[in-house]
Amino acid sequence: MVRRQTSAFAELKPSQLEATPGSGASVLHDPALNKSTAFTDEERTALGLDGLLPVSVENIDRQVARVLRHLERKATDLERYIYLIDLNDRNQTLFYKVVMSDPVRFIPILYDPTIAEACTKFDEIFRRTHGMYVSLRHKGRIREVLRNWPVKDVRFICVSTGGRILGLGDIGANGMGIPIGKLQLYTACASVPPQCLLPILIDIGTTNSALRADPFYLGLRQLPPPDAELDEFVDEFVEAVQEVFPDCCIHFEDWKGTDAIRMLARYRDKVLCYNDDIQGTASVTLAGLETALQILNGKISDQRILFLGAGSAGIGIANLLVSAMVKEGLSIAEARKRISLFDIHGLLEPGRRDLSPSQQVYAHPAKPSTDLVEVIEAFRPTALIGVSTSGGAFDQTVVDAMSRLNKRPIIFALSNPTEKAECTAEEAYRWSKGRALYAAGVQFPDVTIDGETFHPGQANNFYIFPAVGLAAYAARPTRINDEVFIVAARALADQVTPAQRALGRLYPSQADIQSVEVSTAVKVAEYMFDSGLATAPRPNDIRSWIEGQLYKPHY
Ligand SMILES: NC(=O)C1=CN([C@@H]2O[C@H](COP(=O)(O)OP(=O)(O)OC[C@H]3O[C@@H](n4cnc5c(N)ncnc54)[C@H](O)[C@@H]3O)[C@@H](O)[C@H]2O)C=CC1
Ligand SMILES: CC(=O)C(=O)O
Ligand SMILES: [Mg+2]
Repeated sequence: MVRRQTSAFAELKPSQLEATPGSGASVLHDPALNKSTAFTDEERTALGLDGLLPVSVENIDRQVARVLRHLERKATDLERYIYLIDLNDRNQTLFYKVVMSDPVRFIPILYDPTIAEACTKFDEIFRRTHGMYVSLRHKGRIREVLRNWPVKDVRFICVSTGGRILGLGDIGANGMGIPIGKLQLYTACASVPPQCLLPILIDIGTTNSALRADPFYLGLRQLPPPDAELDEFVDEFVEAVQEVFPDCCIHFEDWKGTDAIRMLARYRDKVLCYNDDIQGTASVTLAGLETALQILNGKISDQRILFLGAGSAGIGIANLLVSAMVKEGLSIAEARKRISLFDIHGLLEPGRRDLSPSQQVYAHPAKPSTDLVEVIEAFRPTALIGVSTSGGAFDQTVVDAMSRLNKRPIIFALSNPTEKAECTAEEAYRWSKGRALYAAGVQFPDVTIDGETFHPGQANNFYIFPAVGLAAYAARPTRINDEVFIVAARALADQVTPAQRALGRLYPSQADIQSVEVSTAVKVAEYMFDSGLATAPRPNDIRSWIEGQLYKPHY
């Protein structure tokens, strides 16, 4: 075996290893160490690799070119996804070099929307295990289980139960694709070092009876436990994380909506954690609204905002918008009156008996209605935000109603993946006669109508969570509060240039995603220092200090 000179194996470079006879193959099979054909002649001799590789010594650019050629020959994005995950298992540096070389091309393959198909077929395309599965069977010994992870300095865990994956509903253990993909974006978009990232699927069973009956399904074949039992289990998980990985931030992702809201309320003041669907989504939505309002010369506190969907994303966005309006001088009560929500059972109003406390505060006196157009006409929203999982719910009557009421209606169709979007970019622009300021959870292509081209935005939390992750990686805050997400939203909106706004673009270019996320992280880290959340010593120059900590995909 190749001798490890330190316990932090994942952080080693090949030059720090000592070879013993016959040991080179283990380096080639370790994705964190493998350089494959890029091992130099000296390294090959030193590591016992002579004869194990073809004679050519290649640089990483030649390796990237070969990967791109392989990818071109794949017929579908799912095949490209499988290939890239496999590449990550062989050579992590090359994987990140490829995906970071062209984020516009690779984000939709590693993440939304391809990841939706990858999750749906997770059990079928399963090859090699990634991250950890903490199941109900581990109750009472979660600490011991977490200690099986080979890296000790874990800084971020992205954890899901699979209870609400994108707009796909409960897909149980198949949801593991999401923690894996989200953490890959920490690195691909914000250069957070990959070795400190740990995806976890908490396997509590699934309500999805088709999956429970599927012979390939890999998770527990049982119904999830009652809330009290789940909470006890998650308490044990969170305590175990504090003990085994004391510097770790827990990123909650894609839990069933009610679980998501309950868990965030339970842990936000006790441990370093955040919920991306609640807080990250709210931040990217606020950023898009702020850009739209710069285009319209408006203020957030003057808007009336209607949501289709009142789950974890809807309530999370509503709450952050209230905070933003309060900053502009409204009282909390005044701000809440500017927001209304409509869910699967219709308008949220005081007569509803099924509302949670977090929904009740938005149940304003109004005529009960299950007709979205009727509610639009009564509430007269300036912005309509879809977080309903209901593809096509913004039909022409809805967009017409918004367009009758507003010179430039703001329409965000945030549900994922593509087929769950409440309306497509093409529909929004065509039905509004090119007047809509539109964004969606996925990136729709530009739309040309009568010779005029429109540029839809992608209001997806990946503009936010990698930046918050990078700021937390560097500044080591004790907590992540809502203000972090307001600061991140403002930093993101500020990076949309006047020229981009003139074209109706609501977000910065994804081609620049790495520098955009670093700039957002700088602002967030500054806030963490200013507010006393940070525990790292404050550097003189926060930007160059953060830039010095970025992961770089080279050998
Ligand atoms: N673009 C982005 O960055 C993000 C998008 N999302 C998307 O938002 C959607 C919702 O996510 P969560 O709020 O976490 O889910 P959730 O399950 O907590 O809430 C869904 C809400 O939609 C409502 N709903 C369902 N069907 C409806 C219908 N036909 N008409 C009206 N309302 C309906 C439900 O009553 C519930 O209030 C998902 O599709 C998810 O992909 C979520 C987070 C981030
Ligand atoms: C983007 C995301 O987090 C979601 O759709 O759940
Ligand atoms: Mg999510």
